[in-house]
Amino acid sequence: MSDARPTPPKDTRTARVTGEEALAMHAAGRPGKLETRLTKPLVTARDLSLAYSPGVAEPCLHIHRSPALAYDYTSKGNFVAVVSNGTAVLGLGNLGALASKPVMEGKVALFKRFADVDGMDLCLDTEDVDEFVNCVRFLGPSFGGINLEDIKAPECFVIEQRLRELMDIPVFHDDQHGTAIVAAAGLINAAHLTGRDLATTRLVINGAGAASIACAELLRAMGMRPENITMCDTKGVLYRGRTEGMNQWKSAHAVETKARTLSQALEGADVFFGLSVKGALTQDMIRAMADKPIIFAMANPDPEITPEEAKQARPDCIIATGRSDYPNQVNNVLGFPFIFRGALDVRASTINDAMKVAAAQALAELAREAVPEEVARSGAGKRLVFGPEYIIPNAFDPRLISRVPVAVAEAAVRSGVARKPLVDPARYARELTNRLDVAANALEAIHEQVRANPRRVVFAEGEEEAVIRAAIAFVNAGYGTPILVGREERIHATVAGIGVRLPEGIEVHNARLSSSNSRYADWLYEKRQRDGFLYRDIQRLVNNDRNVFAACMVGMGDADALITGETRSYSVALEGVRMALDAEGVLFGMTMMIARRSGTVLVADTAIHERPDATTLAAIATRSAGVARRLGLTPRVAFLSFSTFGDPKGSIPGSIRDAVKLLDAEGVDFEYDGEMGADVALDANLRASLYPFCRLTGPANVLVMPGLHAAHILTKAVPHLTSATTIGPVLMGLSHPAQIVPTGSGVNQLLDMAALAAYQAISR
Ligand SMILES: NC(=O)C1=CN([C@@H]2O[C@H](COP(=O)(O)OP(=O)(O)OC[C@H]3O[C@@H](n4cnc5c(N)ncnc54)[C@H](OP(=O)(O)O)[C@@H]3O)[C@@H](O)[C@H]2O)C=CC1
Ligand SMILES: CC(=O)C(=O)O
Ligand SMILES: [Mg+2]
Repeated sequence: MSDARPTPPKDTRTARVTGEEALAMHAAGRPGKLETRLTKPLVTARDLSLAYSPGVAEPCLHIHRSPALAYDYTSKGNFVAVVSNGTAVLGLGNLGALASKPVMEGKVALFKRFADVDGMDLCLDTEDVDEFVNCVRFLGPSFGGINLEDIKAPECFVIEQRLRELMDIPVFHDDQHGTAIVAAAGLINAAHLTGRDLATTRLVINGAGAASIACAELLRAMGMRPENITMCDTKGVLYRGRTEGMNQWKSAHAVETKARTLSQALEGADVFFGLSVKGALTQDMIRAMADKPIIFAMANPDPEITPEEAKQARPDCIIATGRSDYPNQVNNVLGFPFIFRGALDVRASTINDAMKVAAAQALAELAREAVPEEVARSGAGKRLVFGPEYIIPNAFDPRLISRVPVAVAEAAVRSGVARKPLVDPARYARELTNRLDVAANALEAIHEQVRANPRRVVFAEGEEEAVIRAAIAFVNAGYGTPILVGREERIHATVAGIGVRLPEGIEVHNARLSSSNSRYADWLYEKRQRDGFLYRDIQRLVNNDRNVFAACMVGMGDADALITGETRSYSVALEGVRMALDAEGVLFGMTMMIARRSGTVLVADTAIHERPDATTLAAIATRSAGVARRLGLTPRVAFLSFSTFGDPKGSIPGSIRDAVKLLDAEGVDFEYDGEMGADVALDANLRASLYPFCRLTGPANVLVMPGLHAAHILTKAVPHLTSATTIGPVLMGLSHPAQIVPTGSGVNQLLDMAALAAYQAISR
């Protein structure tokens, strides 16, 4: 008998977060994930008179006379309530209304992020069906739709049915129908890949609650035979004649079978759907399933079986989970944002079966299409090819926003529940695409690429708490190996002080004691001996200046990229880095501004050139346009100035005009123009009316700054004055990737910049 232990299952997750990180994220800044944003100015007394008394009386009276005008004068048409009583919070059970709030805020955030639907979480502190229904039924005037969430079965069935009868807006229990739609889409594709026909496929569902019953019903409607669907709950199989723990919804799915346990039901089964709890499925159970079994372990936050365990027991399986950190995320996030988007846009009175089936088919078809470049990049070109590891689109797929809502809206029109026509579906699809910020999506794609191609990144200020936390997050996210530069005892003391554990995979290098020092000093001396440095100067720098040491590591190939700046001023950090790393072409900084209203805008140079000359401006424009393209944007470059096309006059516009002429002479393949003010650059209407000759065909998405003065003022003011997120400056143009964060940056900023540095190392 072999005494070899079974090989531990390989961890196939793509990114991990710790509980501590999740808590820190929720507590940071304004607690929670939501705030209210005004869509109209409320600054002057006139604004107040228009928005409030007396002006507000006008829309009130108009709506009173003609209720449909509420869609024109209020937020109703784009506003969804996410309502829960917390009786089935994910797979965590009955946590109550208050503890469900993070999930509900999260659902509102997902509505906004993926489909530009506004929302509000409403956590109702009652388990009484009548109280719940009465609370929600009168909310109709405020909302365009009601998304019910995490309400346990069987109460959820009654609540949804009654609210659908009482309200004239869509009422949709996401855990039922959102889950069923996404799971059905995944199953269509998994069945296709394994050569199965749904009509003869045998499915076992573990769980007989909200999500399970809805899945069974939708799959029956799509052609699965009722007798081929066996459902189990905490008491085992739902067989005909069972009385314990039953209700009318379960009874409708009880089948004639000898199986009494999940294990027995799974013998020879083709498909397993887990909508129950963590760990409910064992390796032995899936060993008894048919060839190429399909396993959707959808319990959240932890699946019924992990993909590692499933693959170990059944290498031939297709496995999906509800989590975003494994391939094949079968989660209703792929459904509810887009389904409501389509329903709201045609003012559907309900979300009916035709709309659900249309959504499932649109999702399934999308995964089978050739994956465009920007989507493939998010899987590093590996996973995102239709197959066992990619049966369902990724939540960040930018095509979702234009495909699923159109399918849903068309189905609403065809089935007669739309109250607004869909005149031009192709145009509607284009409008939908504009709702999404492609560059923000591309950032996620960048992080995915780093996960697929992990890199060694030096964290030069390795003794700092924020840096250590960022390094831990870096390793947990699967971005690669962080190398902390610092004294071991100091690093371990800081780690102990903050009460965390240094995970495996983090290296510590003490610059003073490193065995590489003489190698680095020789190499650096070779580079700098004619720049006024004696060998002993270089030795001292390598030993004492962590930025020089870290840059040598990268320059000599001992690491792929470096991150610094947390404790030293930008110029000091840059000086250390530049000792060892040369510029290749123009060196400059680029800041990404991710703004809700105008989408993502790239701003350059935000780090290096105080007064760039024409050649530098032209070079910055060309490199920035290339970055914009890689982020999925069609570059429109505006050279900014205080002056717009000669008004007022001054000296700076001269170099900008020369830069434009240089680009003209080069015949570059992107749009550019200048000089112009920021308002003219960003407002296409203003440009069209005053400067119709301007060559930009839309709002500028690359702003080339006339000097560091303006660049710093803009990028440092924006995060304080607006809700835009800024990332950067990202250093471009060094021979090897090195990033410098602004002094005192937080963990997330360090982590983002380290990931960008790693990405630069991949794409060099
Ligand atoms: N991936 C996704 O998109 C989604 C996943 N889910 C997940 O599905 C699960 C259920 O959610 P939901 O339907 O809303 O909740 P419900 O409370 O409505 O239903 C839970 C069901 O699970 C059953 N159950 C609990 N423990 C076990 C067990 N050990 N073995 C068998 N059955 C068990 C319960 O059985 P009994 O009836 O006997 O109490 C009940 O039927 C959760 O984990 C949730 O996270 C839900 C929605 C979406
Ligand atoms: C995803 C989800 O809605 C759930 O697990 O409840
Ligand atoms: Mg849910």
